[in-house]
Amino acid sequence: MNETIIEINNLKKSFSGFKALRGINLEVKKGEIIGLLGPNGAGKSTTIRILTGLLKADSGSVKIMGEEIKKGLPVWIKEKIAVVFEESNLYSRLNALDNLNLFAGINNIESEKVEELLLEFQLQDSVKKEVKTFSKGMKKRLMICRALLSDPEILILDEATGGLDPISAEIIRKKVLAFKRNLKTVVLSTHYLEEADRLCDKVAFINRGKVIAFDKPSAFKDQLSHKYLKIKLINDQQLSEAEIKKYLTAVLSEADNYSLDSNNLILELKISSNIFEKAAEISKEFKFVDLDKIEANLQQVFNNINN
Ligand SMILES: Nc1ncnc2c1ncn2[C@@H]1O[C@H](COP(=O)(O)OP(=O)(O)OP(=O)(O)O)[C@@H](O)[C@H]1O
Repeated sequence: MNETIIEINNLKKSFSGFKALRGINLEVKKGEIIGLLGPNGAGKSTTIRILTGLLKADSGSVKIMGEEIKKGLPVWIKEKIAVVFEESNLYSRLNALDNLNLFAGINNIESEKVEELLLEFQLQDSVKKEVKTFSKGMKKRLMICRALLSDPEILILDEATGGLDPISAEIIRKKVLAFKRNLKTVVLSTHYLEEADRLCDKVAFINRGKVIAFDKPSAFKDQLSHKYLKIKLINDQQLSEAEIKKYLTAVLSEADNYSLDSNNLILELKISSNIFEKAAEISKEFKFVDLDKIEANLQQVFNNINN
């Protein structure tokens, strides 16, 4: 599991003077699922395009399976990498089966493999339908089937579940996990933090062309979980929402949060030197119910990093 399969060092890329990548570093081990997270325009797709040989970097290096990539991917590496971009690469006037058979025929892949994949991605009832009649989720499932036909070692997915129906997204997520179980490697970009949390061994937060943090989702969450305290209170004096807001705005700092549901008030206080004074102050006004260390999710981690 410790073998490095992808190594990206100080990758830089500009478009007409605009610095899209400002020194991306990333190390991916065999058998890992790595998530690239970041806001729109962060540089995730550009990184993927360089990694898959579609775009040339201005400087920096990419090594795949030990080989430094210079001009495009060498054939032996192309055979081991499959990539699925956001845009469809299917023939819309052909049916699903013909789309896969065409690719299988060119690459000497047995037709059993086609049938197997269509079944695994739950497309078996739509094989004779023209792809142009497919939903976005069905198209994406078929694109991944096509990518997996060649039995790659590395699967690269650029926003594979973005905007898909929940059933298609779930089929894809389960297949990604199954792919990893065969000791294969996945690099995926996503906007869904919950998805990254569930699938990825490590996530790279990318912002403005740089990896600003790279670690296991649990490590990020552990860091945060010590930083917040969740306090449950009851609005027993029946203060109005406006009064509560006015009161809390005066007491809480910008990093704190609160929510009010009927008369239940939940505070999330960033742990700082005056947290207990703050909590005691608030408890004068509201009835104290419970105190908990907050369960951070990746969304909070992301907000925290971006702040
Ligand atoms: N061919 C291009 N020409 C000019 N600018 C480009 C080109 N490709 C990407 N960019 C710019 O580079 C930056 C990074 O784009 P990129 O597509 O890598 O971001 P991203 O993180 O994948 O965003 P998203 O989540 O929206 O897909 C953006 O500002 C984008 O407009």
